[in-house]
Amino acid sequence: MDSSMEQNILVTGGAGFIGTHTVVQLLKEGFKVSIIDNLDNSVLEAVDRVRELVGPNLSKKLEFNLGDLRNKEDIEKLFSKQRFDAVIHFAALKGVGESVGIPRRYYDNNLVGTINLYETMSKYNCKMMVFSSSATVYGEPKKIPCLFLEEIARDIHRAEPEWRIVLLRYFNPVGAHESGRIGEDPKGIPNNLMPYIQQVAVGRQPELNVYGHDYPTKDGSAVRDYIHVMDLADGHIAALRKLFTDPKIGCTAYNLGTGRGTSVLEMVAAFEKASGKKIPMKLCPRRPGDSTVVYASTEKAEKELGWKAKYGVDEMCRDQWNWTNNNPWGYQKKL
Ligand SMILES: NC(=O)c1ccc[n+]([C@@H]2O[C@H](COP(=O)([O-])OP(=O)(O)OC[C@H]3O[C@@H](n4cnc5c(N)ncnc54)[C@H](O)[C@@H]3O)[C@@H](O)[C@H]2O)c1
Ligand SMILES: O=c1ccn([C@@H]2O[C@H](COP(=O)(O)OP(=O)(O)O[C@H]3O[C@H](CO)[C@H](O)[C@H](O)[C@H]3O)[C@@H](O)[C@H]2O)c(=O)[nH]1
Repeated sequence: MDSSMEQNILVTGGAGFIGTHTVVQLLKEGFKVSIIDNLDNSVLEAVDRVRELVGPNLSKKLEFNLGDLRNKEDIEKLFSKQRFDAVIHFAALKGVGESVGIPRRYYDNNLVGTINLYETMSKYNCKMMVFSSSATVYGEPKKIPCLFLEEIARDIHRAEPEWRIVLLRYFNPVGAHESGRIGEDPKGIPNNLMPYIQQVAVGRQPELNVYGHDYPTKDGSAVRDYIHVMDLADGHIAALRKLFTDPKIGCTAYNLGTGRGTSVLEMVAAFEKASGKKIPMKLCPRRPGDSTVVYASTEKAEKELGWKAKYGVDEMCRDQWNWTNNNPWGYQKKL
């Protein structure tokens, strides 16, 4: 397509939910991609489906490496055999609950893994990084770990100003690739709203617990900024292009959201419309630590990355349902 033809991107955590969707878009845009993933929260089948989606030719530009960022040698092995132009770093344990309940495991994985990655990148003079951050940086103090990782990125850039780092603060990623071949497949009982709704829709969970119906919002349920995972994937391409073209980018954060708020009850209604399924609900007390209303200010990403979300809640629910309907058990054949 253009100069991206030559560019080689390392995607950590590329077998995961956001990773697989981003890898599809990267390959379609002409990038070469290497994934490193320890399959802690994903399966190889997801990568096979990425290959199937992009076809045999583009698949030749995709390499999967089983490896763990906690083992520096696993990263070293990759960098010693090829040059990477940039890294997109998704590999992390993402459960907020886990970061509070089992902090040592969470820090070991996310902090040690990230530091190993920076060190190896530095050693091989690859100093461009797109980092997955979260809108939780705007939230509760107990969710601070990802803010900590943002601070590390800033410190690294301060110490070595030649680094170019884009911190992408995701709002609530949902939906799936329009093909219905890849999507979110959490292990165990889902914590997040949409994966939970999808499991209710196919009978894997009996009903949805709606956490909070007395918030000061129009229907009493909490409001979030849901963003289609394909829009999110395209946000990473925009961020990469920014890294490659703007020597003054430094270490900069952008919000990836739509700028629109949707309540839990509105989301359920949109999903019911898209799927034709009734989602039984139970109104429950608020979930500790949840904010009332969270939505993104999107101007900076629009202006500086030239990126704007294309999809609304209807498309998110359509694609979420298409994925679920075709894969009621996710990537598993049966349970
Ligand atoms: N999905 C969300 O709601 C959300 C919101 C904000 C931020 N994020 C961040 O975005 C990133 C990707 O999220 P996701 O939803 O795709 O999660 P995911 O769990 O589906 O993907 C993460 C991938 O990283 C891999 N991984 C974890 N630790 C690893 C390690 N030490 N070495 C190698 N691979 C490892 C997992 O096996 C998995 O495939 C994460 O950093 C997450 O914190 C996600
Ligand atoms: O079974 C459920 C699950 C969720 N909710 C509600 O649905 C809304 C969205 O909840 P999610 O768990 O899907 O998402 P959060 O907004 O809590 O958090 C998510 O988005 C954040 C960014 O805003 C972070 O990225 C975080 O990691 C990610 O889990 C909340 O009001 C929550 O109380 C329910 O009512 N029932």
